[in-house]
Amino acid sequence: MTHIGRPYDKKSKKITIKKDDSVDAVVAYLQHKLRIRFVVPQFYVGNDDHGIHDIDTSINWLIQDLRSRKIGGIYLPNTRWFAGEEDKAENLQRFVVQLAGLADVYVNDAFGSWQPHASTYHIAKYLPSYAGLCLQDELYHVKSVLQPTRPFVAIVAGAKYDTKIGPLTEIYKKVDHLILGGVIYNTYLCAKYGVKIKGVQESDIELARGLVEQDRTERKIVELPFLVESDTLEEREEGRYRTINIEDFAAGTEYNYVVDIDPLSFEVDPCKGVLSSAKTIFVNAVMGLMPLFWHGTSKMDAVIDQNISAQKFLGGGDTLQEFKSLHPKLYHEALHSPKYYLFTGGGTVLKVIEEGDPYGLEIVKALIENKASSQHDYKNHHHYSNGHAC
Ligand SMILES: Nc1ncnc2c1ncn2[C@@H]1O[C@H](COP(=O)(O)OP(=O)(O)O)[C@@H](O)[C@H]1O
Ligand SMILES: O=C(OP(=O)(O)O)[C@H](O)COP(=O)(O)O
Repeated sequence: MTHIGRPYDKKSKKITIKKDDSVDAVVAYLQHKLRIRFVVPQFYVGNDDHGIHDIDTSINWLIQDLRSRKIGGIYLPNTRWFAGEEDKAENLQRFVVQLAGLADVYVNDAFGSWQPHASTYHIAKYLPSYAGLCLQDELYHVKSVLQPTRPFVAIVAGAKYDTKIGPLTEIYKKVDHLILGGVIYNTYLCAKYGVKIKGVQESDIELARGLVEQDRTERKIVELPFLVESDTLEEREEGRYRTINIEDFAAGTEYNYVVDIDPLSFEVDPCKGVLSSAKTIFVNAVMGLMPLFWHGTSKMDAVIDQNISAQKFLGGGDTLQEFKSLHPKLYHEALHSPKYYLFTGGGTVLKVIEEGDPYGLEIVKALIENKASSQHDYKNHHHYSNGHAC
């Protein structure tokens, strides 16, 4: 099982089920790699915007097929399509007990999924629980980000503003320089310069004000001066996008969508100097709206790579995906280079830097705590189990 995207809207509390967020691509990849057949069960979806309410007993037929080796595995639909995944009350308990009933053992190998939800956290109370090999490796390497050789530069960009802005105030204290991009930078610029950028919400700007205040004296935020403004998010059409300079910002000025950092920003000081003299660089950053506005991200990756002495840590689902697409050769070199480490989760690394301890992540604490009592729990909960292994 896994989650894909963010189909649950925290503000409206609605779940949107769409094909783009299905596990189909993951299942196709696993089938290809493992040469076994997975089946994704179909469950009833109510028309109340609360997604799938229950794992119903139809799954027992599939479990029979698994036991008799007719199929190689069962892959659940996107866990965020279930009403209980991000619930806090009854739906959560219901879903966790149903999940626990499917397996004998729980292995969490999703470093990127740091938020404590039913399938990442609560499940560990019901089954003997373990950290997977990938999770163990990432927890080991994240310690290096906590003890960086200085100067230490963090670059944070992308779209998951709500979960990344919080950790930034703590991260700010730990880095020598912070570079922002994407939606986070747009929001920061609105808060600092009083400009209006299309798509940036007033409530989000409020959250960024703390960071602006924090930076007034220490000046650790390295501002990227040249941005790409576009009239539309739908296409990259000549004449409908342009470069703007933050030096021209005046309070009250309204801009269209800011969709990328102009690559020139990485070729001039202060950014160029900061990146070339850094000894540790952490990157959770897609600088522009993909797939149209990739130029800023591509330039950033290239400039970082030129610093051959720095220890480079890249993390994030989209950050790695774009790194691989934009620089396939470099990506494969980085996988084996002692100068690079690639984390599957970027928000998780930010959370660890904020907490100061990889074992302080709730999903990890759940594994550690429940491992101690797992034998006991296992016996107590074995009657739920009608399945095989996870
Ligand atoms: N200025 C921008 N406006 C809108 N979306 C952006 C902007 N910059 C980056 N993005 C989007 O951010 C997404 C990546 O953000 P996020 O999921 O937070 O990164 P990661 O998965 O690497 O942690 C990309 O899909 C990209 O299209
Ligand atoms: O892609 C992910 O994290 P990332 O954006 O930090 O890389 C994970 O799916 C975590 O996403 P979540 O914060 O919606 O749980």
